Amino acid sequence: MASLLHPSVAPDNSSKVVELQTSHDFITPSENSAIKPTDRSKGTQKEDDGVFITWEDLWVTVGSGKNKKPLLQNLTGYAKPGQLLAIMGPSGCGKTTLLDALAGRLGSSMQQTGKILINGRRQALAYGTSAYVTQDDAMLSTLTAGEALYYSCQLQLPDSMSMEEKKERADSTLKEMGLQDAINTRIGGWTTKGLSSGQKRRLSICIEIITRPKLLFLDEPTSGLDSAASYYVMSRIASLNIRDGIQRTIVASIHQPSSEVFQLFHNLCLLSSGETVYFGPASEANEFFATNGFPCPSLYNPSDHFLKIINKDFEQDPEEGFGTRETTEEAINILVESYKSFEIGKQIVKEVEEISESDSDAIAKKRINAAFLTQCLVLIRRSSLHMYRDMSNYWLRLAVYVAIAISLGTIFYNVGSTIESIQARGSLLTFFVSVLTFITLIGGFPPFLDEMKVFKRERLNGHYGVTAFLIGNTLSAIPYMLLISLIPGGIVYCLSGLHKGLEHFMYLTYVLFATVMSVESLMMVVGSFFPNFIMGMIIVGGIQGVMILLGGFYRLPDDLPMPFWRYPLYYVSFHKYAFQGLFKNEFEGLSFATAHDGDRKTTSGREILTNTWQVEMGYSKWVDLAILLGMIFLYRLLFLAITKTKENAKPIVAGIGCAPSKITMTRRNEQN
Ligand SMILES: Nc1ncnc2c1ncn2[C@@H]1O[C@H](COP(=O)(O)OP(=O)(O)OP(=O)(O)O)[C@@H](O)[C@H]1O
Repeated sequence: MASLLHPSVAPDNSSKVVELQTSHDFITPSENSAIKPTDRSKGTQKEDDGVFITWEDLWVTVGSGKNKKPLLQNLTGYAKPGQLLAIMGPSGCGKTTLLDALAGRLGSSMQQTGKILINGRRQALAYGTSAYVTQDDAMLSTLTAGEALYYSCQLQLPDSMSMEEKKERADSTLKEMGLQDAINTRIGGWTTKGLSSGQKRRLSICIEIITRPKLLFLDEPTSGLDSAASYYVMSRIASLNIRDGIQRTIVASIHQPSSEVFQLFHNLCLLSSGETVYFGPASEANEFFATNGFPCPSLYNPSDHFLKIINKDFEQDPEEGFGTRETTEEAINILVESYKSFEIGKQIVKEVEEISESDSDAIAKKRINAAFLTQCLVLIRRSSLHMYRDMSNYWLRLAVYVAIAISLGTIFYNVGSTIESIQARGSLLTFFVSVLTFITLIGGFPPFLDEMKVFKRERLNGHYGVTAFLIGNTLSAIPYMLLISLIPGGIVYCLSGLHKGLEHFMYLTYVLFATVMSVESLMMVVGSFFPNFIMGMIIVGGIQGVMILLGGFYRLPDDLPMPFWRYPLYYVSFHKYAFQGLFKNEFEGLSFATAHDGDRKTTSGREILTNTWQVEMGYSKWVDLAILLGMIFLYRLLFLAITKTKENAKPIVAGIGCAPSKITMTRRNEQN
């Protein structure tokens, strides 16, 4: 087959483009296409060959019954080491869906059938076997570009590499992506402006290519970039293909490549409404369109031409048209049908079958990251720095807590030890705890969700484990939690004249600390199910409201209706232990002046605890505190278990979904 390249896309090495003779001869325009399919005869594939990924009869659908909608239809293709596969098509055609399916990251609302094989085997990708630069650049907004990449290097690169080597790798990668001038610029977020969207995009790419992954997916790596920057970014990505003598497999979706960028692609997958319009060597696409009656006008960017022909969201202007008779719909049908019967289409199927049938033992291995302890330490440092710089999290909360503490301290100023002070002390303590827990939710949930987005991205790309994240998050938060408990606690304690003594003050601080920490831990559990701001707030807010109600102050324990509210919910509420611990801390050891039949007499704090507040006196206040701390531990353990279970269940569910589609099975039966 002759190579009919448009002059504007003819690569410098176009003379190397030879005729396509066998199923193995998919020639690429770049020197990077060092891999020869003939090297890969059946069963001889070695680990060093890199990662071959094939997909066959791939369908992705959403909905069910009458509302079932196909997003990808009967796709077949492959990506090979040493090659860059570009996925192109109009907006909404299914590029991200295809990347997600290949990377094993389809959402739970989508059903997938067909066969996706890694080196000829079914294998769950994710968590370090591949890297994926997604469209959303979730990063910690307070870090600078340099810090984000240095921390990422320390997390992802093995301990055997020295710090100098890691820094060198980070600096050179930043330079490659043209970010050397932005090294000290903060990433920025919704509160502060920082890197531009194009710079964020490039930083995301840096973070994923820093480990030189063998399989790299990129979803629109050039969005937000000007044409020159797009070219440089794509050429650096393409150059990864065979850097350091290792062949890498790169799959990228891209919207509008310039002619220069287009030349970098070895293979092209052109989609329209989830169907393959063309899959094959990028250099042959022009000929395919021309053969079917859609030649690219001279001096026209071929990728623009392809997209214009297959975009059916906007009807063609009649006078522009294709110069012929077809509507866009008809044009797509012609191309889709022609592709299936075209020689390239058949050869792709053959090629895929050959790769799939190889009985290789080479699985895509997880890369070696930094050791667990290093990861924990790096995450603690990174998270502490982020919390220190993020005004909207602990500092804003501290300011609000102080304002509330001053209000409470002045309203309950010097409560004294009369009979009235019994109610006043109870109200003061329970209100203080309740309001702190609610502000922790309102102030802490949005920053927590931002951190979860970063965690999710980094976790899926295998930067570190869930346990390391949990340890990093917990230990870095403790000093801030202590601070926001100590200062407001001190203000209330001094102004209101609560039970005197260092032990009593410290106990108040510990309980405040344990309560806000419990709320944060509860947020983690709920956030792992509902990573959505509104839903998470409503659910955690609702749970807290019920817990406060069951705490034993607004309704005394003996008055709680049996059995549901009293057992088990009363014992599940962490406010119960906070209220009871604080009451014991406050009333035990004090006595209050009460009047009885005109006589002045005193009532001991212990009597008040038993008779007025119905506190369980069988154990000390330290047990209440220990139960609160245990609850924090339990919630965090629950977060760990949920996240790990979800991670382990996903490949199993995907594996069930990935059963050969009916179409495949029918075809196989026919062949048999
Ligand atoms: N959960 C869903 N329910 C229904 N339709 C969906 C769902 N998710 C995606 N889609 C549809 O699937 C199609 C493919 O979406 P996808 O994000 O893969 O497109 P894309 O080619 O990457 O688009 P873009 O270039 O604009 O990013 C779109 O038409 C989209 O509306």
